[in-house]
Amino acid sequence: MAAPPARVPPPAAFRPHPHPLLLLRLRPPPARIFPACLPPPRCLRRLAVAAATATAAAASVAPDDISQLNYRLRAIARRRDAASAASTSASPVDPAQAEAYLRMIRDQQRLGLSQLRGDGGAGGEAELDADEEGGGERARKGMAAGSLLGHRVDPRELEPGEYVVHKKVGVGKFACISAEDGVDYVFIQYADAMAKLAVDQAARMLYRYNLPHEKKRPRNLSKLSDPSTWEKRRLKGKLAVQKMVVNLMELYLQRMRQSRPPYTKPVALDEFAAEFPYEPTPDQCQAFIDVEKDLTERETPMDRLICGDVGFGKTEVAMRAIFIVVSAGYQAMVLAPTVILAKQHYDVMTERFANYPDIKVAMFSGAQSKEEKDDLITKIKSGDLHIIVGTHAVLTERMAYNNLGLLVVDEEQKFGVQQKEKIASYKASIDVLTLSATPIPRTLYLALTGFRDASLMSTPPPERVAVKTYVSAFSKDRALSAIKFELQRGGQVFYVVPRIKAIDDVLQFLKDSLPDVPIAVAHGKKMSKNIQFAMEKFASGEVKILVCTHIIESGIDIANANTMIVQFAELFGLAQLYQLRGRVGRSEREGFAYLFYTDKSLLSRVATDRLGAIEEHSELGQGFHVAEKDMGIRGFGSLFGDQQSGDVANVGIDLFFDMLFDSLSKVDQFCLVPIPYKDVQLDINISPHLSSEYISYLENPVELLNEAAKAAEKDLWTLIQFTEDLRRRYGKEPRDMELLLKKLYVRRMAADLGVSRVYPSGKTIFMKTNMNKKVFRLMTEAMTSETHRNSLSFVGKEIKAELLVSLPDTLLLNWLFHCLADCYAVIPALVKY
Ligand SMILES: Nc1ncnc2c1ncn2[C@@H]1O[C@H](COP(=O)(O)OP(=O)(O)OP(=O)(O)O)[C@@H](O)[C@H]1O
Repeated sequence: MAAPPARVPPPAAFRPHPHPLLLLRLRPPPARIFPACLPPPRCLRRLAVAAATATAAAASVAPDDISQLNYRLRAIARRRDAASAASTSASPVDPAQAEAYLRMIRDQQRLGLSQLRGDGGAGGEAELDADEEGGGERARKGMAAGSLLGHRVDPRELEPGEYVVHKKVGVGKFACISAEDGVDYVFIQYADAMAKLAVDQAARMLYRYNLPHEKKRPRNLSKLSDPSTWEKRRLKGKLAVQKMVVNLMELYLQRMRQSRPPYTKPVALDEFAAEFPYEPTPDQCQAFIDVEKDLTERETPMDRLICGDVGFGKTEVAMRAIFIVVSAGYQAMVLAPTVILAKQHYDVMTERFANYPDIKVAMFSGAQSKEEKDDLITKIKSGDLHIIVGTHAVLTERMAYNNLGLLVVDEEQKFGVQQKEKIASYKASIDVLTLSATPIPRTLYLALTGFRDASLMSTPPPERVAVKTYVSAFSKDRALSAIKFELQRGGQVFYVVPRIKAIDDVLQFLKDSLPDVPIAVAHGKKMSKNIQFAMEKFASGEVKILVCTHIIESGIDIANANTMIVQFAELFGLAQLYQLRGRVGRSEREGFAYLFYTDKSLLSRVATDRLGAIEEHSELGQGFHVAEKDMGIRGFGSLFGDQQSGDVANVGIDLFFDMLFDSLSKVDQFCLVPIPYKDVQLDINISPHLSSEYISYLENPVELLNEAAKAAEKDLWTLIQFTEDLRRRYGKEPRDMELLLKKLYVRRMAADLGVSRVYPSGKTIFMKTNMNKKVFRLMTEAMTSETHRNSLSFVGKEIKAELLVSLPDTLLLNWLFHCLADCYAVIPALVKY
């Protein structure tokens, strides 16, 4: 907008008032045309009076709708940018960028899928289709239920009493399979009747009804006579999945918009690599390549997940990344969830970088004194320290880096919400490498390859021997003989219990039985200094038995400790047991894990299954199968951020995963193709006439109106900018001008929502659109105004809005403005591109 030339100051009434956003932030928008700080000009006061005396419906419409919408959209853009750690840009996704991104996703997915099928071919989308149609397709192609790509269950594997989900009917209990006239039928008990299904049909429709976290919840059986209740539940689950996929893509895309110059490959990298004392595993090699490419070839900051089974050597991958970044003169921060782990990383890194005296490693944790910390902060700030290893204490506001380039996060899921937010905020500007020992199910990983940069490490180092796992009822004799065996071969023992209060008894029992053996204790309630002290003594070999809680679950790497006793093993989760067991057998020496439960007769079915699973999966690299078994819910959480247990519980994990794969394969259906602004036909008869007073007050009214039209034609952000500038210069516009602006907004939003024609007919407003039903459902589900949501339906190629009464044109325009604003605001940027 052209700046008005210098002239006599306008009458006070027209003087620009503070920025509308500022006003909104200070208090809720006033239900009047003018902000309280300014009296309306006399000429406009009449309009205000007219507005105030308008119909009740009109009065209920806040006059400053436009600022509210502008504010809402800007806030959404800011939140999105913060979440995706993007810059301050509020601009929507660029269509060309989005298209390129979608193409990339499709290609990567196709690759992942063909890998999954092991056929090396392309075109896997039909197989991914887990919806009704896709299910039939897959069955025809002979893919077994419960095969790699699906989570359906073969009814013959079910046991009587098991909860199952039938896609169309809901939750029931499997009763039996019985033959009638030579045909096998599956019988499922529902709340009101017994259902009978041919086995083949059941194989296409049935899932186990597993819940996240193995939590016990009342499982209400569905009613055969009332399919609508289940349908609603299923739809809710499906929408949750779709929202998740869209949000995930959007985050990814936003991140791809960041850029930084690629790092130069350090000349000494090969030398550094050659100093690694082992032969890297094939997966390690691939991860090195992935990370090196991210850093030295890409222009977007790295955000890679290194997902590896316990003890498979993720740390070395991180150290190579650190080497590249630090060699370029940047600093690296390594974040570990516990002091013990931070200390271990510190020791490993100090040793690994020992040949490079210019690279200085430091440890920073809450256990240090204030003086120590202050001193470290000064050195970090001045750039004297290069690798800073620490716990969440490193995230303190006081921390200031000289030139931070890389963040390595170990076990991100173990950090709290606020810390995770802080970590996310780093992603704006620096490269991030996340290490996770929680394996995600392979299927999920591959299906997600297009969405998240991840390197999977599923090959064990060559000398590794599987940990021998024994599950039995607790016996002091068995525990003692296992401990003695380990001590006799010069090794050390972890003795793990689930609760701190059990530690004293164990300690007493061990001291009584092995009076000369040095024992230490580590648990989360101990001061971190004491834990560190105990761990150091254990790591150095001075202490032979460490009695502890699951605090040692992640990352601890003590080559000489190769026997683990877990008492009250029934109280640990499957993934937790897997992680714990991973603490032993981490060198070439054989490891032993004794999982003792208290009393078999008291074991729940779930606990029995869990212990059975851990015993069964004791081969090396079984983490991925365990994760499948555990439904990888924790790994799933680490991929998607906060867990959606509620949504998952609606339909059970297995069906949720199938819906997820389905959604992933159809990402490009979540797009809304905007139509050209000029093609939007708005059949509402409003042509506001601006008052001569307002026109004469405006500097160059014709040009201004043209600018308004052009801004609307360009995009919504330009229109927002235009209105804000207008108000900044001339104050809040009178009602007629507001109507004119609203008309522009309505047309602009309609164009963005793919609406080509808006026409009222009696109490109904029809909006002809190219939007598909999926996007419509996603949108209406997210709408904040229940009134608008309930009035909308999708019929054929039209969105229909049913009003209670037929409205005059001005009110109709207001209604449309509000409704489209709500629609527009809730649709994620990627869908809108
Ligand atoms: N290729 C290899 N061959 C032999 N040993 C290796 C190899 N790579 C790493 N190691 C050793 O294996 C042990 C475990 O490695 P590391 O601590 O990196 O595992 P991790 O993947 O981080 O495990 P966790 O998830 O349990 O923390 C270390 O002692 C490491 O030196």
